[in-house]
Amino acid sequence: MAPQRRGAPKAHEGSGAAERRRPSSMKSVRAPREVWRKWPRATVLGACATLAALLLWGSLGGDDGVTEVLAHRSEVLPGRFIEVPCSEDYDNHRRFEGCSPTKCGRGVTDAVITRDEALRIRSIAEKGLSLGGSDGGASILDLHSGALSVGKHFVNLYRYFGDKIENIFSEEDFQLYRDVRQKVQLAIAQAFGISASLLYLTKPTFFSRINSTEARTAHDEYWHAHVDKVTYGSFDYTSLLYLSDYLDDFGGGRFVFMEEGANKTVEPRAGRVSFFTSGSENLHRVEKVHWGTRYAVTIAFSCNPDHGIADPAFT
Ligand SMILES: O=C(O)CCC(=O)C(=O)O
Ligand SMILES: [Fe+2]
Repeated sequence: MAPQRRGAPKAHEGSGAAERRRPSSMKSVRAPREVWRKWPRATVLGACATLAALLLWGSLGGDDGVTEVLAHRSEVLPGRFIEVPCSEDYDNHRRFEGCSPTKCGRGVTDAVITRDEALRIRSIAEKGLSLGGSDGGASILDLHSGALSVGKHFVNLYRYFGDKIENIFSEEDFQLYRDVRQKVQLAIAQAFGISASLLYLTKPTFFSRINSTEARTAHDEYWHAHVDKVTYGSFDYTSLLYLSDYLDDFGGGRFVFMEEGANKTVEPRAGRVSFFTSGSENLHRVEKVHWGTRYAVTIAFSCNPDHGIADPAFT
């Protein structure tokens, strides 16, 4: 299901992280009727009905009709991969032999990045984001371009701090970031049967910090369904490294692959890597965060070397 787009938020300087576009008609996904039939009529009355509604609300996340969990927060997944037919999105772009998706799908693994690495990466995000932050619920930090949410806008950290940036981030921070990127790249290449050397890190690759503060600008509206290849153009393979734990650190905020009949959710946990081909076979959204703070990194890869970006480094 391809999203229809309208009123794209303006991209912020130096990064397309806020280039998500809003679908004009998002199909509302409801709980299957069978769920309702299971409840005897009597329970629809009085206190039992209230309890049933609360239970249903809780099990569905209270947001939409999610029906299946692809990766539960409490399981430690060595790796789970689901193949799905590729959409035609890739046909509208130049193809790169041995890299452009011919096998499409989505995978989740808790075995590529350790919890400790995730928490150390998160402290880099916390450090950077503490220098700014959106007035609304969604802030980004892009260590490649330097883009950082501040108020209703973005600043370029590197321009703003100049050489003093070395007092904020260390060489170890950047080294860890590079190592993590490399491991994720290898995991993607392996899952899709391609050579990691044909994958190029692309923009926007960025940290996100989401809380329940009301959105102030379109940049804060992270919850709309979208297709990364449509939204970001250069993406062929998207990955997300989660840096905090669903239901321990925040509520809501699950990742949802949107499908006819049965959406599939990924419940974030620190160190969990979710990756997928970026075309409309993987239409997705993030549920609104209801409480707490959710940290993640979106790490994107392109098959087109012209769209490649360098790792962050002190110049
Ligand atoms: O943070 C997430 O789980 C998903 C973010 C996303 O969809 C994106 O950056 O395009
Ligand atoms: Fe996305």
